[in-house]
Amino acid sequence: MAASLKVVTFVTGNAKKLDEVRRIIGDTIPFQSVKLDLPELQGEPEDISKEKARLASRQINGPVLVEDTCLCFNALKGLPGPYIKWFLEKIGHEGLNNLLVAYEDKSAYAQCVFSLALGPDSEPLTFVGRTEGKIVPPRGPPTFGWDPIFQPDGYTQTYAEMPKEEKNRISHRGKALDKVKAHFATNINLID
Ligand SMILES: O=P(O)(O)OP(=O)(O)OP(=O)(O)OC[C@H]1O[C@@H](n2cnc3c(O)ncnc32)[C@H](O)[C@@H]1O
Ligand SMILES: [Mg+2]
Repeated sequence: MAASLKVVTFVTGNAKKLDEVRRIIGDTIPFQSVKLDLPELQGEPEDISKEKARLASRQINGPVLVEDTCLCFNALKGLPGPYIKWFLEKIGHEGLNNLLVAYEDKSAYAQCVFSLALGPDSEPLTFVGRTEGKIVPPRGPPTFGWDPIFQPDGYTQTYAEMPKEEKNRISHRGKALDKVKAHFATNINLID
C-alpha cells in the first residue's frame, strides 16, 4: 500500500550536504530541512543511516530523510568508511593520502546511504549510491570535505574541480537520490 505524506524533512548538520540535496531533489519531492547535529554512530553504513533516521524521526515526530556518507579505501578494506568525518578533521587531506603511501592500490569509493523513515515507529528504508574512484593529492577548492582528494573513475578532475552540476550528476549522493526519487514517484502519495 502506498504511504501518504505532505512533506519530508531532510535532517542534517551539514550545510554543504543540504545544498547538494536541495539542488538534486529540485521540486521532485516536497522537502524542507532542519539542522540538527545527529550523533556519529558506529557500525555498518546501512545500520548507521537507519538509526540516524529513527533518531531524527523521533525528534521531528514526522517523516524524515537523512543520509550518512562514507569514503572507503579499498587497500584498507573499506576504512575510513563511516569514520571519514573524524579522519578528515584530525589528519586532513594530506594525512588521508599518507594512509595509502604503503599501498599501490589508491582506489576508493564514495558512498551515500539515505534513509527514509515515515514516522518514529516505522522501519526506515535505505537507498544506496556509490561512485568509484581514487585518492589523489588535493586539487581544486577545499570547499566541501574530501572533494579535493577524490577523483572519480573516468575523469581527470577531482570532485572539487568539477562544476557542481557534473558532480551531482555522477556522485554517490546523486545516484542514491535517483533511487529516493523513484521510490517517491511509485510508492508515496503526496497530499496537500
Ligand atoms: O549531520 P550529518 O548529515 O551527519 O552531516 P556530517 O557532516 O556529520 O556528515 P557524515 O556524518 O555523513 O560524515 C561524512 C563526512 O564526509 C564529508 N562529506 C560528505 N559528503 C561529502 C561529499 O560529497 N564530498 C566531500 N565530503 C563529503 C562530510 O563533510 C563529513 O566530514
Ligand atoms: Mg554526521
